[in-house]
Amino acid sequence: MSGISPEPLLSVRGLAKRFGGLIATDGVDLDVMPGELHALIGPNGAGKTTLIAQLFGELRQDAGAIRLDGEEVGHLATPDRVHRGLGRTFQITQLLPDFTVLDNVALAVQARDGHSFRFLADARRDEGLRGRARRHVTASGLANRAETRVADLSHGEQKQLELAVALACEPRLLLLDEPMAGLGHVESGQMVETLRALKGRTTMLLVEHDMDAVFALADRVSVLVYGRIIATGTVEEIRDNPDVRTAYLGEGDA
Ligand SMILES: Nc1ncnc2c1ncn2[C@@H]1O[C@H](COP(=O)(O)OP(=O)(O)OP(=O)(O)O)[C@@H](O)[C@H]1O
Repeated sequence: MSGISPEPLLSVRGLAKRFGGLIATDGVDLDVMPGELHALIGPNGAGKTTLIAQLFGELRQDAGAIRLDGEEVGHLATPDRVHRGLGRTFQITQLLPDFTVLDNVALAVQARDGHSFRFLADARRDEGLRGRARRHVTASGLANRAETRVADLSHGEQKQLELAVALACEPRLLLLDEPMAGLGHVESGQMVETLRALKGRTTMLLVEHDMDAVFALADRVSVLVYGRIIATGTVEEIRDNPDVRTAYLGEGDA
C-alpha cells in the first residue's frame, strides 16, 4: 500500500461569519473525506445552520476558504456549487402535492439534466429518466410509496422524499440539515436505516441533534461550540472527549 491518505472532498479553512456583533462561525476548519458520513453536532446556536448555509452559498462568508475536491468554491453562487457536486436537502414546498412521489423525483432528475422548463408529460414518458428517478426513490426508502401522491405521505415519508429529491441532483457531497427533525421514534429509525444504506455511495455531512442517530451513523464527528470546532474524531473519541462532555453534552445529557 502507498500509505498516502486521500485528499478531502470538502476542505474548509478559517470560515467565519459575523451578524453585527455576534460571531456565528469563528474560524471553522473542517475536512470531509471521500465516502465518509461526517456528523456536525453542537448545542443550539453553535453555528451549524450558518455553516451549512455558507457551504451551500446561501450566506457569503466574511473570511475563509471552501474547497470542493481541491477547487475553491467559496466565491461561487449556489447553482455553480451544485454544478460542481454539492447538494442539500430542502423542505418540499416546491413539489407538486397532487402528483406521485415518482413523478416529482422524475421532475427533479429532469431539472438536474438542465431543463429549465419542466414538462411533466415528458418526465412521465421518458423511461430512462423514470428509471433513474426510481433508483433515487428506492435509495430513499420509498420504493413502496413511488405511486403515492405527495399529499398523502406521512411526515417521515416527506423527509425521505426530500432526500430523494436531493439525490436526484447526484451530489458528490450531500449536506443534510436535521433530517430527523420532528420525526417520531419509528420514523427516525427508518431514516437512520436509509442513511446507513446510502453510506459509501454518497459522501455526507450530517447536522443532527438526535445523538442516537449520530452515534449510529457517523464515521467521524466534529463538534461545533460558539462557532468553533472544538473536536473531531470517531464516535468513541468524541464520546470520551472531556472537552466535548463539558462544553456540549453537559451533565445529565452525556
Ligand atoms: N440571519 C441572522 N441574523 C442574526 N443572527 C443570526 C442569523 N442567523 C443566525 N444568527 C445567530 O447566529 C448564531 C448561530 O446560529 P445558527 O442557527 O447557525 O446555530 P445552530 O447551531 O444551527 O443552532 P440550532 O441547533 O438551534 O439550529 C445564533 O446566535 C443565531 O441567533
